[in-house]
Amino acid sequence: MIPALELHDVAKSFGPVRALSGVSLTVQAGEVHCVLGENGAGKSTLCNLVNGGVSLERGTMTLYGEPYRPSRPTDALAAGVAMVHQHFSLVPTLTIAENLLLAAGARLRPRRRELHEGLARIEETYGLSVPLDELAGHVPVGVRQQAEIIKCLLRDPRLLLLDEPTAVLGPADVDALLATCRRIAEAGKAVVLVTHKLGEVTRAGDSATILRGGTVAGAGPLAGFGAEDLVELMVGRPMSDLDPLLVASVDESATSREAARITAEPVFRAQGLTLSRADGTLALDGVNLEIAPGEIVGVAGVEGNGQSELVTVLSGAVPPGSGSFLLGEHDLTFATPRGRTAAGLGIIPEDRHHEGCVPAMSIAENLFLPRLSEFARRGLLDRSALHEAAARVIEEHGIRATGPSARMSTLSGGNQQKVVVARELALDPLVCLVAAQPTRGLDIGAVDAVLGRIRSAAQAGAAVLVISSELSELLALCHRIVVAYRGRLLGPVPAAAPQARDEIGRLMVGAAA
Ligand SMILES: Nc1ncnc2c1ncn2[C@@H]1O[C@H](COP(=O)(O)OP(=O)(O)OP(=O)(O)O)[C@@H](O)[C@H]1O
Repeated sequence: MIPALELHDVAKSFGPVRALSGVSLTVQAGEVHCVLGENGAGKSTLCNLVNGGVSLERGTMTLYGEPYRPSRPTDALAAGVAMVHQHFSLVPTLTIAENLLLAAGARLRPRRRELHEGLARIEETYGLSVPLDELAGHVPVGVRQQAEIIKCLLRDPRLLLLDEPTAVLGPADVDALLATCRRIAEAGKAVVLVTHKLGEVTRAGDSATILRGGTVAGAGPLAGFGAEDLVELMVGRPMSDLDPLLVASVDESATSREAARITAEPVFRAQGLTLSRADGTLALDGVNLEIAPGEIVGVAGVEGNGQSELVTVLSGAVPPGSGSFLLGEHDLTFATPRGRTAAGLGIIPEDRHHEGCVPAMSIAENLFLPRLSEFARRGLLDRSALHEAAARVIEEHGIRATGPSARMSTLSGGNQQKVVVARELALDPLVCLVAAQPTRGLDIGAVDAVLGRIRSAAQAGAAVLVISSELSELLALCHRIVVAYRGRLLGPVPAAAPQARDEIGRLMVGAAA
């Protein structure tokens, strides 16, 4: 059978960075081919090469047996290749229908009727449908993701590339997405799926290529690999080196551990926080939460139940409608970001691109953003001291970059996340850490390191609040877990309780509300 896609001895560098070198890969029509690898291994670069987003430096590509060398994404589309990017590309102020029409391109300009016909075909074949008249910025993240996929399917591609599509999704949306991938493959198309999550790989994939440091560490049908093999090929060390609780979460089994005794007085106090949405409904409906020094509290819940809004209020991005937020003696309810940092509040925001970093600035500047004044000498920035300090953090956190002066925008997604995590954990004193989706987009080795660092921060006395859609991770990390449901926090459930997973599942659907 002629493969849908073949790469032979492909290489790509960005200046001094060798992103891919000597990479060969084969994807068959009718299969879901997973591309795995640690942060910075070259997965996005590989997708961008196939999609025409970056140009080939060496090697060859063939598409259904024909030589293939797209210079831009429109060439790829014309050849039948479409890509769902790591970051959403829908215009939030347009309706989904308008977004789909816009994406259909000037050449096709389908009228609404044609759009509806295309959508009817997609619904029939793949079971996918979206609310056309809703604004893209107002629909849940899972629906936005579906719209991105539909946008691609409307072009009827032969090969669909999905770059970490599940990173932003909750468990139910992940299941739906994986089922969609399967249906697309069953319809005879080839699917390339980039993901960090081994559970997803084994559930959805037929075959895989594992990249490490820009080269192929392993490839073949997934039936030939166990979870241990994949982890070792990805991170270059045995799975037994990783945190056993994390390993348990890879297997998606329940975890249990000693209940911690936290007896100190709470230092984090959220009292009666409310926040209204634009349509007048309550995103936060009287949130009360206390966290003691050394305690890790998790917030679980189906996305859209107020978790994101809670972080925006705690970070000071939006003031609450009522209620208060205290950190020790400091009333931070209306404090400035600088005031929050000075009080010892570290925030890892959910959206690292818009809130977590400044892409046009260097890694060094991003790492020390809240503390750049510490590097001022006679009114000027002492760059060599800044870069020396940054080089130490880069080394310690395993950030893959050419050096402290590299721009944030040139880092892979996972390495950008590592910079944000490193910066917030380095606050001194760190009285409280609020971490929203702290491991999103990280490879399993980096997840292991971040969970370890959050635990150490708590052991050193920080109160920690972790908001995550990864329940296994919360169970592995937290002492108590509360569940966000319609703007309130239900529970708490002790993470070490034998039935914790079931109890949290019940609260997620509002069973005890
Ligand atoms: N435009 C660019 N300029 C400079 N370096 C780049 C650019 N794009 C990617 N790189 C570098 O190429 C390497 C591979 O990056 P890539 O984004 O392909 O990794 P990845 O496997 O997708 O990582 P992640 O899992 O973190 O998303 C990284 O070292 C990255 O810093």
